[in-house]
Amino acid sequence: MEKRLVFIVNPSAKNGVSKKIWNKLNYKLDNIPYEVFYTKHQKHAQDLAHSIALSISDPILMVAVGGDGTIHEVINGVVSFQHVTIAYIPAGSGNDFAKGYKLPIKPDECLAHLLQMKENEGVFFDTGKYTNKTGQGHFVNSLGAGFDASITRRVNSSFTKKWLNFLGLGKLVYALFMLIELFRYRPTTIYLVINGVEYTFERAWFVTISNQAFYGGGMKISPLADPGDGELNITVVSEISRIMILFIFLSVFWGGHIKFKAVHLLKGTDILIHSTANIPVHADGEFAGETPVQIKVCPHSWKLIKTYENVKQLIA
Ligand SMILES: Nc1ncnc2c1ncn2[C@@H]1O[C@H](COP(=O)(O)OP(=O)(O)OP(=O)(O)O)[C@@H](O)[C@H]1O
Repeated sequence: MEKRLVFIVNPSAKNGVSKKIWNKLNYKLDNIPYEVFYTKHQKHAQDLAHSIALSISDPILMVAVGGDGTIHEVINGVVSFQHVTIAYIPAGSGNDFAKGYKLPIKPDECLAHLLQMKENEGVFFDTGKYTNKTGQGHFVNSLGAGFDASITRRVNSSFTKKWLNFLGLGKLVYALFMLIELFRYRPTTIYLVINGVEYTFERAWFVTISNQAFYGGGMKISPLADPGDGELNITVVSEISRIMILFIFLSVFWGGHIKFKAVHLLKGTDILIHSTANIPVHADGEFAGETPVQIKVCPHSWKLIKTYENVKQLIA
């Protein structure tokens, strides 16, 4: 049976650029049957995705159009629905999901790719499931606690992101807020319990739990993370001066930070993060409350459209 083609469009992503991208693309769907839903507020993409998955029992290709927040919400809505395959048209300021899952970035190429691969069987990937006082949810890119979540909280609640997006400089927003937070943030002791073993990190800046390599608009925080390996990759940065944090963040763009002594790399499937003072948490760049937070991997819990890379691997 042919898959139903459903688009979930966040018209507000990247200050409305997403809507413009969608308006250009839908002309190219002239003779192709599809349905489209527009998000109206936060978490709407998740509710829409969930109710579509419940109401349509035929196989669905569900395409998120927006930024990392939009794809995060859509996947949260359909985790464990075996008849839904996800595709994505990146139209946000960061687009870490597209990079991490090796999807095309340009809207025209994305559309051509998803139409070409529509009827192929998708590929299963993991999520990380987090639970804290605020609630629970899944992340597909990464979850962070501490300095990076503090940056995320400021970025998402500020008008600067809107202005920089307006000027076409949206990618700079994290760098700018990182500089501001660098002088404000106070490192804490972070405790991690990974698969039952406790680790203590004094004067820790942040811990990131990665499902795939990229975060924060193209930073390769966890170069070895593989979203289909059934494990989560952990990066902790501790006992380092404010100036050295800057060098670490510069080197994150090519993954060079892993050579620093202050950067600790671990792996696990079941992780508890707690700290002396409660610190902010983000999930895929969306604010997600504070520590303590429990994280468990959900292996192969959602399906992504086959990429050209998968096809190359099959041929090789
Ligand atoms: N109609 C809407 N109006 C305002 N906000 C919305 C609307 N629909 C969805 N949202 C919210 O917009 C937020 C930002 O979306 P998204 O992350 O996709 O775009 P972005 O911030 O431009 O991109 P990126 O995360 O890649 O930087 C999400 O938290 C989402 O819940």
